Amino acid sequence: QYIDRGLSMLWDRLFRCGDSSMEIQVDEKAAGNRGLNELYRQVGVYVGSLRSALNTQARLKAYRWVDAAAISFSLHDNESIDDSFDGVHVSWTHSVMEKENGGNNPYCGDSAQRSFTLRFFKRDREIILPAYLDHVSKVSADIERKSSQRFLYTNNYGNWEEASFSHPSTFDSLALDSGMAERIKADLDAFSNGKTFYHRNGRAWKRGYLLYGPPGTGKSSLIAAIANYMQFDVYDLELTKVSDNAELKSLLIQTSAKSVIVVEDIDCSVKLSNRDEADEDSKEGRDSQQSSKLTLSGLLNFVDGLWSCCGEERIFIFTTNFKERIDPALLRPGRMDMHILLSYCTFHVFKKMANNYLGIQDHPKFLELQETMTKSSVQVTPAAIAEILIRNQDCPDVALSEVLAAFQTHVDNVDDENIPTKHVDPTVGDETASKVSHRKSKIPYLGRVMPFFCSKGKHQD
Ligand SMILES: Nc1ncnc2c1ncn2[C@@H]1O[C@H](COP(=O)(O)OP(=O)(O)OP(=O)(O)O)[C@@H](O)[C@H]1O
Ligand SMILES: [Mg+2]
Repeated sequence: QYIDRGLSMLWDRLFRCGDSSMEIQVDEKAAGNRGLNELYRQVGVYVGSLRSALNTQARLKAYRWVDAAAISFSLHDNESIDDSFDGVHVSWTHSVMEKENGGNNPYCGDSAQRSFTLRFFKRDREIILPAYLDHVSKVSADIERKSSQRFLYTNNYGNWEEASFSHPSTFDSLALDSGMAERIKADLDAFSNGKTFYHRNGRAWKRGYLLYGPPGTGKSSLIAAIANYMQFDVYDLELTKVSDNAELKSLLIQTSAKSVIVVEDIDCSVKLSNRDEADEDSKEGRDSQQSSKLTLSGLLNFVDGLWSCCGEERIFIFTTNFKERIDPALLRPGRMDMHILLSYCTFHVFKKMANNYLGIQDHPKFLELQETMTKSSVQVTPAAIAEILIRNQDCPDVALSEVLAAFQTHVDNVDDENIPTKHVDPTVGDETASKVSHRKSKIPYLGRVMPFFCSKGKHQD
């Protein structure tokens, strides 16, 4: 204790230049037998994560928890470490003192009294309290979330069933059109840092993405990449298992903050009567029947109603193979803020896949492949390309020949009217631009097995 005080005075002399310092003590155990102090634990995590810890003279302790990818550090007993926040200098000391009589008492349990002491200049107290302490809590919560197990939930009779979520898809493993990954990541970053902005503007802190495009173009993989990027849990909502609007609301209330709520194949999940039909029904006195069903109004409220903001920082993602089949009310900004087209394989996408799967950045066959892909009347999904590349991963020459052959099937039948056009989605400007327009397959639900290759001429909208 005396050493601690002495250090504190020395610290004052060195840095204070006449200004007096303040101390805040964060004890491990809250006063009055209230149990463990959450802030103490958070400070421990925060202090262990400080970059300055690696350059400091202070002694650290190192841990690797079971299944954890990274090593974590903590400050050794009675050591100090400096930090700065918003231009303000602070220091933390971890004090561990043996309790009097505690050490000899076998019934006393833990004999040490632990605390962190925060020191700063009095003149900086407006910045430290509470902004810096809030910052400490937030950073430590983020660190714990990133290092902890994440979950994938699916609904079953009104409850969420959980499984561990460990999908390996990331923005690096995905092959997307030029600039698309950067635009999506920038949007996610802005969302993640936008708490004050959303609240100041009276908006619920949530964001909606519509992913649309043919089967096998990476929609589900992109959902996993988004969840991994944000370190969020995923709630996979199966609408066919939701019996009515009340159940939908109850499921929504059970979801946690910092999560992605997904509805896949929204166009074919259930037949949702639209709002006009619902109004007609209520005029005709069929209210009770209506309230016992899942309706479009129910879904609209789920995404953007009063209850949709009951948990903060949430991302809604809907996917579809047929955007035009979705009610425009569901697609408006505020519900689906960004519409992202995932389409057939372009040369840019192919190059990324060749790099990921075969480890090649260039190859003599690339020029021919680029020309063929541009001129070809055949559209090939990234899933089909992935399958060829995986099958021939040890033999790049064969892989590239097979990819070439896949695009060459109808190359002679190019009809000028069917040359791919640039797709621009008005809701997001150039956001979803793709060199190939999304052409609807006429046999959509054989998608997973069959239309890996489809002729541009044969599958016009
Ligand atoms: N853009 C892509 N980049 C890398 N791999 C991809 C891409 N698109 C598809 N794949 C691969 O193809 C497989 C199928 O992709 P995914 O399930 O994401 O497609 P989808 O668009 O969700 O299809 P569906 O509409 O049938 O659900 C995955 O294993 C994935 O690895
Ligand atoms: Mg999918």
